[in-house]
Amino acid sequence: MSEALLSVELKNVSKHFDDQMVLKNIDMELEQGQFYTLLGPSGCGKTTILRIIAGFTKASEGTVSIQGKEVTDIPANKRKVNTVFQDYALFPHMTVFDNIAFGLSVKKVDKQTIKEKVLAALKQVRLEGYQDRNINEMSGGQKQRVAIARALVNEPDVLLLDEPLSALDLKLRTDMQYELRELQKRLGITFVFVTHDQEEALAMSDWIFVMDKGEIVQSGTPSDIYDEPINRYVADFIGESNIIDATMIDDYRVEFVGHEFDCEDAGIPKGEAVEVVIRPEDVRITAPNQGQINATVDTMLFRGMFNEIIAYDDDQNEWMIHTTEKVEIGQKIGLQIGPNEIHVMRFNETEEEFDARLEQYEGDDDEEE
Ligand SMILES: Nc1ncnc2c1ncn2[C@@H]1O[C@H](COP(=O)(O)OP(=O)(O)OP(=O)(O)O)[C@@H](O)[C@H]1O
Repeated sequence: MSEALLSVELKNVSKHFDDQMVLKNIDMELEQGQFYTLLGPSGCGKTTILRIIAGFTKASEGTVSIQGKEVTDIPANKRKVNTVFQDYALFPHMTVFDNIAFGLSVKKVDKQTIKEKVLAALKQVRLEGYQDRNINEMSGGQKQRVAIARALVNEPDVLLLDEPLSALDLKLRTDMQYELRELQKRLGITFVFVTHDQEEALAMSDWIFVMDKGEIVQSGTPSDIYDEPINRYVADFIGESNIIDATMIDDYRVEFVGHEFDCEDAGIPKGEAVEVVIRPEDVRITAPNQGQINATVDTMLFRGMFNEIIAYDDDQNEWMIHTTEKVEIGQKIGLQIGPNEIHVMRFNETEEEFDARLEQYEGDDDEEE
């Protein structure tokens, strides 16, 4: 594999505002042309990372490099990075053309070049012919695309997007998710996208950084993070899950709710208290006594694609199950969980320790670097 230049690299970046530490030792290596997402709850530091990459905020410690060149002390307007903001920050009294042309006009680019670049940017976001419209005449989704065109017209190496879909209604938001993903692949620009919506992150990203209180807790492909969350925080944040106290019996053997189960986790000391995460769609319903656990159906909600069932086992542990099967309230059922549906999480395992253990015991089935 060739050693490609990193698009963005943050080394040991920390940030404090007065005595409040908002980012702690952030290391990120972003490859060219990938779709990256910073995911985490409000206030965890996502926007601050974007602002540090863009050059609007200076890191208290650490370095930032873009396309292999350190830019820690280079001002924002000298970086080949553009940002699409949550509220788009468009000028409402100006036309679409003037909005997109604004940055180039300030840089005193000649009129003909501006025209060519603006029309090309409009084409990239599929808004050909809209240049003379007033911004006020554009729909939410169209404004969104104008904001993206305004960023693209500068031909950035990296596009930063700070919750760009949050102002849109659900249907439009889903459409724009497809559109943004397709645009990113077509242009081959590195995207760094910020959201607190885990479904959006899973659907759009090549790689996700899950953040909590100014730190990266876990990073990986959407399926890595969904299937193998490092801890309860990530498991809970990324989708619905059953999280249960358990004890490691041996390699590939774990005990919970009074039963022993085969699992795919190893390298954890025998007898260690752990937690297991089991996704609701991974619990199979059987006839009573045909599964590993017996339970009674408490509630059932129709969710369109599946039914969401809450059942209680004989020890009153709660189970969430997503299934296409229909059951009755009060019905006795069995629950069957396969070894590869059980994911063991240790308390206080660092991401390095976690990755090393997965590699050693489960084989690394990720794509080669
Ligand atoms: N200029 C500033 N001065 C002081 N504190 C700040 C400043 N900017 C951000 N913070 C604080 O830094 C922390 C991280 O903020 P940041 O905006 O990066 O979080 P976020 O994850 O993007 O949140 P949200 O999703 O709500 O935008 C917050 O506690 C915030 O109050």
